[in-house]
Amino acid sequence: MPSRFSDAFRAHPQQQLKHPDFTSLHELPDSYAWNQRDDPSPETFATESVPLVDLNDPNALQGIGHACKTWGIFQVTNHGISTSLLDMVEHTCRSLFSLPVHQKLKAARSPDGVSGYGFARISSFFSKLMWSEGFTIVGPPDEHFRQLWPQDFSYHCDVIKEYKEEMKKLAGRLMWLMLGSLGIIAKEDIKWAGPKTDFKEASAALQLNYYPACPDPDRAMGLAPHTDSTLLTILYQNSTSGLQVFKEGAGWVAVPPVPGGLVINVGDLMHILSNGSYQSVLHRAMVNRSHHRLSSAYLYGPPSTVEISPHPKLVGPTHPPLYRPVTWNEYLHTKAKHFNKALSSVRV
Ligand SMILES: C=C1C[C@]23C[C@H]1CC[C@H]2[C@@]12CCC[C@@](C)(C(=O)O1)[C@H]2[C@@H]3C(=O)O
Ligand SMILES: O=C(O)CCC(=O)C(=O)O
Ligand SMILES: [Fe+2]
Repeated sequence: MPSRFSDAFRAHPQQQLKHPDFTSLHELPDSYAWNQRDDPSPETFATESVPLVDLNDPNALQGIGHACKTWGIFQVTNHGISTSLLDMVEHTCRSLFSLPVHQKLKAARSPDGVSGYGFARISSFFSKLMWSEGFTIVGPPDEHFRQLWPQDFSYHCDVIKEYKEEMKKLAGRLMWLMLGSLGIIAKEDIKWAGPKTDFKEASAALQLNYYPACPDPDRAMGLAPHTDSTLLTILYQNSTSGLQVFKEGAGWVAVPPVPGGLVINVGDLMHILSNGSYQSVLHRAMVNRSHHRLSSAYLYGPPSTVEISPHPKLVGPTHPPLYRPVTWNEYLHTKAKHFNKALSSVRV
């Protein structure tokens, strides 16, 4: 099924890289050995940690605003997504990535496509390979899931559909909390939120990530440093740590899994919408010697035709707009071409 994002990638087809069977590799091949990983000094971990916000706390709005300004990332608890649903998603991920390689390749992402199995899109910007596998879902997963699991595809489709619905509701709630903290509170302030202010027309992609256990984790990279091209991203990580974020002055800081918690990232489009008040966070995923790791990222953005620009309430004589208006599609196109220079290329 053609997706709304496919236009963005057609002009920048991704080179087809052959996925190895990670379980058969007992040493790190040179193509996976990253020489300059820019590792944190050990003391970095102790001094600062990513804010944790309880969504039932009456001060959640202030906590979120502060976290978005200083970190561009925070974790949430009491978010309303049931543990049983998160367990089901984890089970679907596990079942998907433990299929034999030839089976997963039946649902391979096409070079100019968005959905399917393969390396992360950003792979093409790095000379070394990443120690991970990914599965991107945009729109209904049915066609690809039928190729993966001819027998049980409908169970897995139902899990993913329910997860996407729940994530969409949570993302809408987080949008109002993040915007509210900037004084954007009235429903007229964001027209595309729709008559029910539920952001019904929002678009999203679901990225499932699998990081196999790695014989030489200190030289490998699970997912290279990047910012997400979203308004916000909701990340679920299983109990194995690996996510790190870059904080000015502190370096790379680990984001340890919090039981029942979800990680919320500020994406590039939110940085634009907030006229630079909120930071989109640079993050990466590391790998582990003995444990594999799973994560699922719900990448959330505006409807395809909506232009995102610095919000008028945040623009004035002393605060000129820092970015020109851009649609999500256009921005993904720019990202596919310029990667980490995408934001500066839309600066006015
Ligand atoms: C809607 C999106 C957002 C995408 C592209 C497209 C589908 C897959 C997303 C990711 C997921 C993994 C990291 C990233 C950097 C990547 O390589 O693919 C993301 C990218 C972006 O945030 O730019
Ligand atoms: O696996 C992780 O912790 C990070 C995943 C991520 O950044 C992404 O999918 O965009
Ligand atoms: Fe990411």
